[in-house]
Amino acid sequence: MADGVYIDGKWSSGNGERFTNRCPATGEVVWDGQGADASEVDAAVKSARDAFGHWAHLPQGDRTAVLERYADEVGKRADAIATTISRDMGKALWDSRGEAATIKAKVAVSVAAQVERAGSKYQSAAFGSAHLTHRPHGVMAVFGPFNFPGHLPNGHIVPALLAGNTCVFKPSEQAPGVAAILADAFEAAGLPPGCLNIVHGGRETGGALLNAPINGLLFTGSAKTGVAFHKHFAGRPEVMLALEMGGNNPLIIWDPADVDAAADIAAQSAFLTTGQRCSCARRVILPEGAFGDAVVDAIVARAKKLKIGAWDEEDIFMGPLVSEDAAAAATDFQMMLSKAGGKPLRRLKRMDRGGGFVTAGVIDVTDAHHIPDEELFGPLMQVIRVKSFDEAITRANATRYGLSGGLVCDDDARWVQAHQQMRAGILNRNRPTAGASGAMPFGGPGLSGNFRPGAYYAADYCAWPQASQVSDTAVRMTAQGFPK
Ligand SMILES: NC(=O)c1ccc[n+]([C@@H]2O[C@H](COP(=O)([O-])OP(=O)(O)OC[C@H]3O[C@@H](n4cnc5c(N)ncnc54)[C@H](O)[C@@H]3O)[C@@H](O)[C@H]2O)c1
Ligand SMILES: O=CCC[C@H](NC(=O)CCC(=O)O)C(=O)O
Repeated sequence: MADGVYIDGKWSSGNGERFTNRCPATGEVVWDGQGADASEVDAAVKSARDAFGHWAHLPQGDRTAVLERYADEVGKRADAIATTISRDMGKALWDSRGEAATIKAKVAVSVAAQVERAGSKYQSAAFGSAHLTHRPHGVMAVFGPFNFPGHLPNGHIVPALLAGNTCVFKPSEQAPGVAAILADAFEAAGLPPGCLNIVHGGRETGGALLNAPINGLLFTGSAKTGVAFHKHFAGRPEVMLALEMGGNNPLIIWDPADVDAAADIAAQSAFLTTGQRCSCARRVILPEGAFGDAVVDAIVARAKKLKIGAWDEEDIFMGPLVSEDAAAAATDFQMMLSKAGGKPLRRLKRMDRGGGFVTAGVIDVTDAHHIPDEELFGPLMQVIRVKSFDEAITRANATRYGLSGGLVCDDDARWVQAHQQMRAGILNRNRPTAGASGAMPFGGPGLSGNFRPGAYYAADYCAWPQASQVSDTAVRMTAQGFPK
């Protein structure tokens, strides 16, 4: 049985609900334990509160040194991190290795961001000086998604700790394993006990954490959950909410010279990590006519040839979806699109090896009606054919989300137009929609978040600014009409 609760630097079995996680490729039980109940969640928050006073008041250099040692410790554990993530949620080992490398790299990026965006400034003034500094919020609850169960919570935890906050982390119940390795790396780096606490569990544990006395909620997950959390904290502006949510991301392909390059970019955008990246392209928009036909054919050819297998199989591009339920949801979504008038060009199918295995699908929804503006978190690309570039942009923007988007096109003028008019926080040209840089902000308008982008801008939501005018002695004030 795995331990479900990490408080004050000590692991214990929780008293909450028991849950099990199975490898979506093999069905093997990879995590089995009891999560945290409400009283354990409260104890975790209290531990973080007690640790806050000391941690927040350390000199910045001391906190940075701990985080830099953490980067080294994470590097030493990269293989274990990658293997654990792949077994937990199924992605290919090369993909999880990339995630492990990103967890380590997050520290240097966050240190730079902290200095640039949340550092201190001093200016002399006639009365003395003006100072700008930043203060941590306090105890931050961190909720992680299953698709990047290490990298994305780490992308909240590292900048939060750097800024002087302490954290209570609730990992995804669909990929819980990596949390213990991160905790071990933090311990080895010398993070004081209580600065990071972990409460495993599902909805009940998460609900208890929302109801605990926290100062901030740093959430990455679906829009459905994020919106519910936003409502939960309505009327409480004193709680920092950073919500990183999903997308219904468009990719426009407009007459580039290289059809194969366009198809590569589209297939990678839609099928990377089995379509389980928030930045994956869900809708690919192309012109009517022979050029568009050629690109669609080339995309379908790639979808047929993608190598799919278990995370440790040689040379695979994608693993299974995270669960059998996710695979069923993907086929249901495809069926709904077909009923609405979509024409499957290559069906997303459950594979006969069971688990979460599905093939990559492509469906033309140009003539379909009432297609919901929803994110299907899986390898299903919707193709939309249009008459003009203006129509392509209109269709691209026909979503309540705004996370990522792209244009594949050699024409500079079209890029200028798309860059001005497409509403997406991550907007690329001739590059996949997924695979964003941590050295840039990550987030977008609409249902994709609450305008608190993460990655390089995470420093902004981890601290509040304090501006001071300072005069060393009290001097008499003068003003017109003011008594002398
Ligand atoms: N914008 C981003 O940076 C980003 C990055 C990765 C994933 N995502 C999005 O995350 C989603 C996939 O992740 P997921 O399926 O794990 O998301 P999810 O919303 O189902 O779960 C996220 C976390 O919230 C918890 N949770 C969910 N419902 C809850 C409830 N009612 N009460 C308390 N806790 C609850 C889960 O246990 C998990 O820890 C996709 O929509 C994807 O687009 C966004
Ligand atoms: O699934 C969603 C995240 C996908 C990933 N984005 C990032 O890693 C953002 C950068 C960061 O947080 O450091 C991607 O775009 O593939």
